[in-house]
Amino acid sequence: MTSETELNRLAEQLPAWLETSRKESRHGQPASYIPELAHAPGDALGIALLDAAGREVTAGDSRLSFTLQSISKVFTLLLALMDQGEEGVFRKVGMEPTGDDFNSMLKLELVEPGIPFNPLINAGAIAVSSLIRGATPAEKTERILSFFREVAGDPTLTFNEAVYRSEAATAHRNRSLAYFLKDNEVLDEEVEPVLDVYFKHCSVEVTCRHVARMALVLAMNGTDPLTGRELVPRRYVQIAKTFMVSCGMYNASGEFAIRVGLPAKSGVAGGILALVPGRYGIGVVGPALNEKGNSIAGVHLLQTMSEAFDWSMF
Ligand SMILES: NC(=O)CC[C@H](N)C(=O)O
Repeated sequence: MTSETELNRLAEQLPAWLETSRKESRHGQPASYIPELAHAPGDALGIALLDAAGREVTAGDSRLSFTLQSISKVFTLLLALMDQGEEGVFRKVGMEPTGDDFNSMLKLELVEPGIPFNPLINAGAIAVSSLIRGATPAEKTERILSFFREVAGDPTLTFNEAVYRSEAATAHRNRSLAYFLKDNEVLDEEVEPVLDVYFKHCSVEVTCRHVARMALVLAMNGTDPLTGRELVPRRYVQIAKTFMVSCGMYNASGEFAIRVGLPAKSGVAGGILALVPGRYGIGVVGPALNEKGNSIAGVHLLQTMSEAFDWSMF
């Protein structure tokens, strides 16, 4: 099936599929450990899908704003790889899934050396934030923002001040993780400035149309097909996509690989970035989360689409 035929079918079916998936929202709820996230509409569900020719299909609450949260970790990883190379990054974070919650500190003490298992759990992403080049935290944040803007194709992208403040004021667990990392000599810099960079990139505000564009760049191995510019070397995108398959949906990544079979990354604001390699970038938002911290309706919708069009990579 050509992309055009597939997209036409998708545009026809998506509204009905989305309404069926939306019903799943009642079995979950928005995250509340970052107080500002609890205000999100629990029954919202939106999706945008973009192909390499710039054709877009959207449905549901595709204009709802939300913060990237953990989705941002994929892009800070890419920037850190571009800044430090593979060796520089993998001195500070590992390559393996944990099987624990995304904010767990269990393995940091249990396993030697005490580096985070991978860059997509909180401890790993905090370590990655410290690897971004920049003389000051403000400079690091500015470089991250300009990279995100480039990949999302929107020079106005910025962070949501209220969500940033809310997380910064309540991030006791992330603070403990970061101090642990400092003690393990994973962080060379002071803890609070590194955390500030981390909270800010988690708070970047988007819609699922931005996320679809960011995903499309990954689907096309680092080149933005809409501008023809190579934004990230192919090798680094390969690394990021591999982490998305093994760790992108936290400790539900195995189940997601079986049920959906696409590289994806979720965030606690209810976003999911997913991609069909070589073909589509997809952004989904559904703030009600399941017990693993993934959008409950968003996962349901991606599964419906992947089954209908046989998208699984495996
Ligand atoms: N899973 C997530 O999206 C976590 C990101 C969030 N900013 C946190 O550190 O808790």
